Amino acid sequence: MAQDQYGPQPAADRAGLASARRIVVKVGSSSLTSVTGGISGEALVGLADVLAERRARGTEVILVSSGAIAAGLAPLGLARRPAQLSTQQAAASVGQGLLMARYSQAFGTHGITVSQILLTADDLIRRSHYANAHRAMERLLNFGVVPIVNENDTVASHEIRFGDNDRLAALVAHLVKAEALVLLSDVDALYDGPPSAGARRIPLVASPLDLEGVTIGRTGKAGVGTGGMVTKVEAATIAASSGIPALVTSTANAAAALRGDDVGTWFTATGKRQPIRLLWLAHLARVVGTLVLDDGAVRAVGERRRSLLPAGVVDVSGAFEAGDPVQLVAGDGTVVARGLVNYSSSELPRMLGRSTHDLAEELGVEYERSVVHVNDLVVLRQGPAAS
Ligand SMILES: Nc1ncnc2c1ncn2[C@@H]1O[C@H](COP(=O)(O)OP(=O)(O)O)[C@@H](O)[C@H]1O
Ligand SMILES: N[C@@H](CCC(=O)OP(=O)(O)O)C(=O)O
Repeated sequence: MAQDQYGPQPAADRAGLASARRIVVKVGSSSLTSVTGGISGEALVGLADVLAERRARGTEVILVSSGAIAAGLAPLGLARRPAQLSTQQAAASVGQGLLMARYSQAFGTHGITVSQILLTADDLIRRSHYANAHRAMERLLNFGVVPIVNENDTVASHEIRFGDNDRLAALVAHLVKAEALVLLSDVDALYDGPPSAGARRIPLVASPLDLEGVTIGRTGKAGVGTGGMVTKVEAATIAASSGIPALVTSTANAAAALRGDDVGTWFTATGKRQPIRLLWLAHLARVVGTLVLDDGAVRAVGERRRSLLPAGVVDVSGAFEAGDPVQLVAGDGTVVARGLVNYSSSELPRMLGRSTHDLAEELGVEYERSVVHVNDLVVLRQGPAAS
């Protein structure tokens, strides 16, 4: 269904999920697979039935599905999820095909065609790749197809890997301007501590303050999941901070969730849409260097939202190239911002404390640019610097 002239509106609350016209649904390995049994046909068909029914009623559905690595273990004679990247890649390469075959069949019984989209972080962060992925996705949705997305595990190296599909799903929701993101797992909601007797469901997260005092753990069952609740909360927060509300619940609750019932944990949209590059920089990028700022530069960057100039930098550490993500810290070590740096770590030291005018005269006009341009900066809530 085409978006109307006003574009998609984020769902205001859970009930809005019932009428949302474009949603991204992410399902985790723990719901679909087990280490020993591979793909659970029952769980996969159950989910496909719910999503196909919704698609048939006109909602555009994009499914982000994990499970490739887990599905590939048994065929390769592996008894557990391997730690080695190349073995994970091999398992994903085998398992992804098996997973897609099952989805094709399950959606096919409802007359719905599915497609496979394998993405790396680069495909969503680089402008030209992003536009390309966006075009392909829109075309598929026009055709009434349910695109099924996974990380391209077979080619993703440690450096460019998301490693969890929760955060990938948040960026996909941004890519397609979804009205909501639904994260399905083996646990029915976020609890105020690792789920056990006595832990209480958190029905609503309206701001990051609602997460204070909540113990959020890694994966519960030894086995197939990767990020646990940590990456789900991160993903929901990334989506919400960019204007897309998110619901965290179990795969068993998928039908109830899409009806708008009071299940799971709802993350209210807290911010406005922003460039995906800045979302990545704020939440996902691994910083490879640190620039220490003097007090004037801290105020200019943190409060007055200016570009960072060489005159305000007092120290540099780390090894980086121009274009890499770095953190900007105050003299006391608190992180002020993250940004994409315009110079390499070999160029910067001789520029510190100098005016751009002097640098241009001495070294040439290419040295007149800022160290980090304001458009490549995200100011953060202050916290301790990453080591
Ligand atoms: N505060 C919490 N609330 C809910 N679940 C939690 C919490 N802390 C840790 N978990 C664990 O996170 C697990 C879900 O993560 P994971 O296994 O990675 O799922 P998936 O494979 O579906 O992505 C749950 O099984 C649960 O035990
Ligand atoms: N891309 C990997 C899944 C990684 C992942 O995020 O797993 P999960 O925590 O189960 O959602 C795979 O298909 O096996």
